[in-house]
Amino acid sequence: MKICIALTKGRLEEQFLNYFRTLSYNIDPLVNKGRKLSVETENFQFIFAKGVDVATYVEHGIADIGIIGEDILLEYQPDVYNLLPLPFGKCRFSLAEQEKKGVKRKQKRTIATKYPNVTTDFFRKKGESVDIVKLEGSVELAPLLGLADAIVDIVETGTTLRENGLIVTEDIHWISARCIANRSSLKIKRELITPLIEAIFPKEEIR
Ligand SMILES: Nc1ncnc2c1ncn2[C@@H]1O[C@H](COP(=O)(O)OP(=O)(O)OP(=O)(O)O)[C@@H](O)[C@H]1O
Ligand SMILES: O=P(O)(O)OC[C@H]1O[C@H](OP(=O)(O)OP(=O)(O)O)[C@H](O)[C@@H]1O
Repeated sequence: MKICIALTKGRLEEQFLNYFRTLSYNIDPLVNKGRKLSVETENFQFIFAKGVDVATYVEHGIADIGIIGEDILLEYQPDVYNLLPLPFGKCRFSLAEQEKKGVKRKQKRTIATKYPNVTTDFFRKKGESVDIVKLEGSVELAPLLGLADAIVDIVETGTTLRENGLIVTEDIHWISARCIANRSSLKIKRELITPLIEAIFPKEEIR
């Protein structure tokens, strides 16, 4: 029996594999995997999917473990066991807009975002009523082209905001990559999963 680990394709996959390699796991079969979406190593089966689908595979028990951005957990709230934060994928959810000094704010603003649930929750807590426009990417374009008054998006270095004339007006939530686990796998495959989790998270950090 192997543990199935679902990795978020792209940034997090690369960062996780670099981290995993430092834990002395052999990941050679993954190095030249080409377009394969499922690859087996000596101890694990790795599958590669988009973040929200990683959550779905773990929730349904197809994958035992998932590596996913906390942004996806906050937005979709999947029914999974949320383990500790990982030391990569660090960024934040921020509210950003064009710097317009002296311009009176509209009574009801339109906010563009990939994360409508996080955005709704944020503005509800602030007591501000807004309209939300859902986009799938390049969210920073929306204020420039007049689709929205502001955006809620991920900010890491701030380069994308800066190069598109936007500034952060409020930070909403700090984010890092997270390791998630299927609730039943943690019980059924405990003997296999425990050493993996102990390797990923230094012992003193396990709660
Ligand atoms: N600029 C960033 N810096 C650090 N982490 C980021 C950044 N953008 C996204 N992330 C984190 O990495 C995860 C994966 O992001 P990535 O852009 O690789 O995939 P995605 O958001 O699904 O985009 P795409 O639709 O292009 O595949 C996100 O869920 C988030 O946690
Ligand atoms: O602060 P920075 O370091 O510039 O990073 C932030 C950017 O990175 C992410 O976009 P991504 O590259 O995933 O592209 P996307 O807009 O298509 O989601 C995010 O949505 C921001 O646009």
